[in-house]
Amino acid sequence: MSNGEEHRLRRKVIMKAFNYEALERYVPIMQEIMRESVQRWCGAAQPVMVWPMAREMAFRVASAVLVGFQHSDEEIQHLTFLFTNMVKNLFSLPVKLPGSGLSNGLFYRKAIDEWMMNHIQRKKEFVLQGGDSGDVLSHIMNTAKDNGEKLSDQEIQDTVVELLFAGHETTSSAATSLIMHLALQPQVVQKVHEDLEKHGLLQPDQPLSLEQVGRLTYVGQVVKEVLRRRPPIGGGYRRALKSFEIGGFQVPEGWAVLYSIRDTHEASQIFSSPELFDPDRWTPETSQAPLARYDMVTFGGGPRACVGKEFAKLQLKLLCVELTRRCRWKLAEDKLPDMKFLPIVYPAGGLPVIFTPIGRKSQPYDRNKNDFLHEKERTRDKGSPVLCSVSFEKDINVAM
Ligand code: HEM
Repeated sequence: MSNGEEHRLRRKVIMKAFNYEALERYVPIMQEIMRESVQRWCGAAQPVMVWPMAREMAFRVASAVLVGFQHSDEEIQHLTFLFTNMVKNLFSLPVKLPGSGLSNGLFYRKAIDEWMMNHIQRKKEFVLQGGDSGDVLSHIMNTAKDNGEKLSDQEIQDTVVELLFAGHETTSSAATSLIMHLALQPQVVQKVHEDLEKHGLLQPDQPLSLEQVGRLTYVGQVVKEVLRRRPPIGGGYRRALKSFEIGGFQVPEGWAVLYSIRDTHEASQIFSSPELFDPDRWTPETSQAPLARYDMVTFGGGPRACVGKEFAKLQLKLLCVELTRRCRWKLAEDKLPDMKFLPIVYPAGGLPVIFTPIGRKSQPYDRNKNDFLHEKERTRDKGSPVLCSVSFEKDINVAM
């Protein structure tokens, strides 16, 4: 992780790659990937395991927009697999023994690095010849070139892996939560439908622009509520630069402090009945007291706040539109999913969901068959270590 001036400069370059004009360019790429995914889910004869499928979709979006990858299904699945296993081993005891969580995590990180270095070399040649493929990586390389900066291959690689990592797991967690909450509340889907109808955007293959997406007020409220109710990341660390008092407790200078995003939202006086999923709490008319700077901290805050938040919100809005105008969906199981919270929020059972294209009747489904459409693990390397990470996860059943 970079610090000080280096961090500030790197952040400035990355943020430019997510400004309005850049996002506008990314919309058709994102829309196309989502359209393909949603069509696949709708066409499936069996329930779809949403969590792994959303992860694969978010990885496709992230890799296309961030690094300009256009790869085969197999390659994307393989990379998703490497990232998933690196993340799985993130919270491991610091014991570097064969088969330990740390060793597994490092194994997958090394595989990602090797793969990425290869891609960066090819991209570098392209950029040196004046090429610009419009993705975030070529933006970073071109900015460095124009400013006469020498970003080492290692720095570029670290930035790209950080973006891919920070960008796709978080967004797929929120995408899964969006699908889950909307499955549980068809009246919300109905209102999304009305929002699309009002703006003439109900046709499934109609291309969208950033401006049109921005006008979808209710869709915006739904996404905001998903991010409030199910913040993908639980919290973050800070170091106290000087002593301070909070809630009657003294925190001495130099202490590491963990701020909790979920608790901030749940304990906030601002949100009435915070446990309820209610997009109407965000209408301009009914909005509760205006938010203070740190009432909603899904994307953190301060100089290390998320740089990809507009990109993430745009993805979630596009997904909400693509889903609503193509299909209806319901949970395949009767019970509410158990949620896990580490290293990120996700449904323990993967969230099997039955998708049905609009206009077609939902197929009967045998719950005992256990036959789901999900990300195949067939790309796993023969040489991969056995997974036996230590995890601090706890099954918690939550109120929807
Ligand atoms: C729903 C999706 C997302 C959520 C909930 C989320 C949340 C967060 C949070 C909580 C932080 C830490 C902020 C802090 O320490 O105060 C963060 C940092 C970061 N996020 Fe995101 N993020 C999301 C999507 C993305 C995307 C799509 C990208 C990039 C493509 C991204 C890139 C980053 C980076 C690079 C940082 C580190 C920023 C820094 O240290 O300056 N995130 N994010």
